[in-house]
Amino acid sequence: MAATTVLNKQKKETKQEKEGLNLFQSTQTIIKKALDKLGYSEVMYELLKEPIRMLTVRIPVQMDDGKVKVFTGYRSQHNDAVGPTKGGVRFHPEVNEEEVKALSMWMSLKCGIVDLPYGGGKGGIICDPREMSFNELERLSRGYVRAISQLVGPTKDIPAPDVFTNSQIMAWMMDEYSRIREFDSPGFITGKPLVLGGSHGRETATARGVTICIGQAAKKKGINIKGAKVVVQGFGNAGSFLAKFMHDAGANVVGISDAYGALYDPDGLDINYLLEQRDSFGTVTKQFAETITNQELLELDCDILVPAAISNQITVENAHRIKASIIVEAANGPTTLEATRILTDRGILLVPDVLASAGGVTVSYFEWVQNNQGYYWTEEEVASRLNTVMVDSFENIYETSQTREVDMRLAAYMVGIRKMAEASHFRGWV
Ligand SMILES: NC(=O)C1=CN([C@@H]2O[C@H](COP(=O)(O)OP(=O)(O)OC[C@H]3O[C@@H](n4cnc5c(N)ncnc54)[C@H](O)[C@@H]3O)[C@@H](O)[C@H]2O)C=CC1
Ligand SMILES: O=C(O)CCC(=O)C(=O)O
Repeated sequence: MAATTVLNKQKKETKQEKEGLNLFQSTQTIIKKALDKLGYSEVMYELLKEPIRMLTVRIPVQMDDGKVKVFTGYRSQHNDAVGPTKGGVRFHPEVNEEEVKALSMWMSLKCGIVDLPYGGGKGGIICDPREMSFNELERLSRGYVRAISQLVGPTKDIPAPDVFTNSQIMAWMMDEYSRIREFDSPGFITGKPLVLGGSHGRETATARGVTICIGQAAKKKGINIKGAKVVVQGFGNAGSFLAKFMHDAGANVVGISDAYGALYDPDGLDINYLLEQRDSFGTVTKQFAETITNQELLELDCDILVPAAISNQITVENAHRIKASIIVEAANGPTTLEATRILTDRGILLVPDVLASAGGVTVSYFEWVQNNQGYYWTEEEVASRLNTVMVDSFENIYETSQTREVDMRLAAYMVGIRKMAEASHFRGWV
């Protein structure tokens, strides 16, 4: 490598570290702060700063043209002191080991915040499902399960949907696992179709949880949801249902986006029409001539901003220009640490990802409980239980942030890490 290239790489890394763009390192930084605030020793941090297990797999898949393509996949298990690990599987071209590790650590925090009997796990495959056929996706999904089957299971590690994965992919994965084990195993995975043991309300759960957090945050800020201007980045599972719920609650959804651009109308977008137009990957803007960029979207004039797409979207570059009074993170890791500090100093109420997006895993837990007992709940039962969990979790973290005089993210990490640290201690690990 030429000397200038090395120098440029070093400069880039230094900037990344400074800005906290490296998700894994910035997660470690906050975990350390949270454990220090809670009075835990250095050795507890040594245990919790990395996943306990990280599996990398190579998955050969026969493509439709007859050629074999080999994909790389990961499954990370952060900590299983509380119970089996739990978390989604992401299919995305930018999946990488560090990101999957960070995502599994966030799952631990989410499970701690909403008090589930799980630790955190996460998986991912480097691929672009938008460019693959239905049959290729099925072979890839089944190949991934064969590759990780020794490490996962209903009482070990329970996968679920995440970016660019859905209930059909969960169904293939469940079927493959059941074939390997030679018995029906609905509790192996959540986010399944209803007929295969899925739960009412799982598809909309992440958006419902975010909506509940928006309601609580709006009360704290004295903002009326009716007529409030809302901007949502991402129009997939989390973003599209959220836009719909906000629209139905009387809010004015003025901006939405997908991976290809954003739509803006100061008078409010026709969300029901956009929902009909979006494809299964949450793409809708390609059909419109007049679009703005994702970066412009984030800086629009609004009361409530919801990043619901990918990580590192709000950084030092744009944090000063954000106009919203409330930011609720539906996506995992959309705001860097430095940007969190800027936004908090500016008096913006930021509801962190590990709290705001925990509705998804909460209803996944409900699904797993229903699979284990073989008795299924109504949509109303699921919604009511989710509401109680999310309201209590929000209030707990808000209260912690006020009494301990820390920002909402650090408060959420303190609440989220405590149970895992205690369980690790009682097991005699540290
Ligand atoms: N689905 C779930 O239950 C949960 C999802 N999340 C998080 O919410 C976020 C969105 O996930 P889903 O809605 O499930 O995914 P999805 O795959 O259904 O939708 C993703 C959306 O993000 C957009 N997108 C992709 N790349 C982008 C880019 N570079 N710039 C702007 N937009 C881009 C896509 O076009 C699509 O509209 C992710 O961060 C995910 O980890 C968090 C908790 C649970
Ligand atoms: O539903 C689940 O188990 C996990 C959802 C997930 O991956 C997430 O919250 O990031």
